[in-house]
Amino acid sequence: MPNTAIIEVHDLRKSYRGRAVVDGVSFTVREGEIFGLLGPNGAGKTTTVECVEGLRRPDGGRVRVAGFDPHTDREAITRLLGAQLQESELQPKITVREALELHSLCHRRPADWRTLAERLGLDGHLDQRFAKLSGGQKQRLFIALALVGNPRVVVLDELTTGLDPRARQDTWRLIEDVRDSGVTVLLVTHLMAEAQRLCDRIAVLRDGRIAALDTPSGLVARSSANTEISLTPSRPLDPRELAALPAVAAVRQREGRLVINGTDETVDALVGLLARNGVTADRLRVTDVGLDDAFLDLTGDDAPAVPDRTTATEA
Ligand SMILES: Nc1ncnc2c1ncn2[C@@H]1O[C@H](COP(=O)(O)OP(=O)(O)OP(=O)(O)O)[C@@H](O)[C@H]1O
Repeated sequence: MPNTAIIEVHDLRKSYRGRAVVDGVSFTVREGEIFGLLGPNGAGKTTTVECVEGLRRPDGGRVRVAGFDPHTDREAITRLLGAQLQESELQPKITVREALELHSLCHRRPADWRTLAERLGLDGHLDQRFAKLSGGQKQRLFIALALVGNPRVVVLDELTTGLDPRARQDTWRLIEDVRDSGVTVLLVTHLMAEAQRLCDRIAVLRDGRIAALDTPSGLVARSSANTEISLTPSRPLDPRELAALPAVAAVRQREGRLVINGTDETVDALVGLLARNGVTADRLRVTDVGLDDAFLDLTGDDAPAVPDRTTATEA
């Protein structure tokens, strides 16, 4: 993957009625990657991408897309950047063909919309009206419309919300194809599985700030409890001794089953504790937690703000 920055966001700030909803956000998206913005409702994800798209004027900070200011260099941004907006709608009676034709007329060097329709599996639906399309077909159309201007960057906001698992999987494959064709993807998502599957790197937003920026596996690894140990001990263990294990984050006991969240260090110490007490462990399982747990850990009330570990150039 080339290491060239295509989107640069530095100290971005935006307030609504005196309330800071984006509060000093900085990140860089490299050309050719899928970069995710992940965060709870109201964290400032959409506001951030709208500033990148030039749809909102930042109160402070600097945003550049391939060196252009999205707010002032409108012509360049229209050429460079395609966007699928959250909760997009089209005229109910417009057909797929009409929508693609119309949007391609808005661009100076459009992609061949017929090829695009074929690539996105819409060629069998060209005469279908927008209102009659399924959720998955609508999303494919929005992706096609975002790509019809031959952009170098595409912004996808809550792309698969409301889709069934099958349509979601299909859409994910499409996004990977888009990335493989050389287009950089900035993806806003709530879905951990989506972020984990698609994103090369993820910025976790919380209260308008970046709580963490890393690869999906890096986020999981930096979570304070990235390992879950579950077992049925041959006899109960002292809860105080369990709570005192190194790097332990949580201990739960239910119906004789013990579940401990911690790290590899916790596993080693637990093995020692069992041996010292002459306790055997039935059905012992040690599993890596996923991004879900890491996300909760990073966006929870006690979560510290952590700088980006994937590049030394970002603030
Ligand atoms: N035009 C606006 N006027 C006033 N407040 C706004 C406006 N747009 C967004 N907000 C507020 O700014 C905050 C951040 O909103 P934003 O849509 O950026 O968050 P988000 O992370 O994308 O949330 P969601 O996941 O729910 O879409 C929210 O509290 C929202 O209510």
